[in-house]
Amino acid sequence: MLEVEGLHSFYGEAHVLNGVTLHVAKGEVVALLGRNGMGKTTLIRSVMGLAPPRVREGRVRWQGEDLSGLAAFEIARRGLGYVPQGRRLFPSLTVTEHLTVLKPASVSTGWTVAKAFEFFPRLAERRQHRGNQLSGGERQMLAVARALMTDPALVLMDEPSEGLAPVMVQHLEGIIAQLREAGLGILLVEQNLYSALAVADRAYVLETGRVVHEARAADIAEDPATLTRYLGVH
Ligand SMILES: Nc1ncnc2c1ncn2[C@@H]1O[C@H](COP(=O)(O)OP(=O)(O)OP(=O)(O)O)[C@@H](O)[C@H]1O
Repeated sequence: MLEVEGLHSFYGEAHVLNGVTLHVAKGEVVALLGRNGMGKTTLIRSVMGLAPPRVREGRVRWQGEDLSGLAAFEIARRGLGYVPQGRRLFPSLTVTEHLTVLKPASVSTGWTVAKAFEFFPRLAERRQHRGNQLSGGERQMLAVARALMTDPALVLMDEPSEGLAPVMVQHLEGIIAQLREAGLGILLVEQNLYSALAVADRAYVLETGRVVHEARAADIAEDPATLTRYLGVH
């Protein structure tokens, strides 16, 4: 469904992605692992058509179509959702407003506000609260709910568990599992290795802008040598 082929991305002259090739199949949860600064966020932004960085070589194909040169909103319209690192919510908008900005309440197909509230009951309780009145976990749920409002077939999530209490991380894992059951594909960037491996089908390890390892998530979890070598986990 998503195919990234030999992608090279730059910030100015800094060559950050060095020919990344990976794919995500329909309905698959794929984790993108790697230490700080290895290029995970850069890859997600490159796929979503967000600048910076600048893609100078390689291709992103989505459902057979080459996305090169498309603006971010055109890419989003084709069914790619994005949960940015740090949530990026509007402090003064309410929960409901965050959702209706992307899809008017009158639309009754796909992910509606009502369906989002059914899926995230906590957000329903907080519907009139503003972005700056929500807890970290509620903010993350809202960032995920907002990404769903465009009815994506694949959601790219950049470190969704960052800054969350362990109980919220578990809750998030449950949400990802439910989305997968609903048929959504997910490309998940995670610092929280064990959380990523708990929900992913497959994982790639990125090191200095290159994929250096690919495996089924279950195999990586039982492969301490790889964890130590690439991820600095003991
Ligand atoms: N806007 C930018 N301008 C210049 N260099 C950048 C910019 N954003 C990231 N970089 C550099 O690109 C490299 C890859 O960063 P990136 O954020 O993609 O890594 P990451 O694997 O997502 O790490 P992290 O977990 O810290 O976000 C790093 O060396 C970083 O300093």
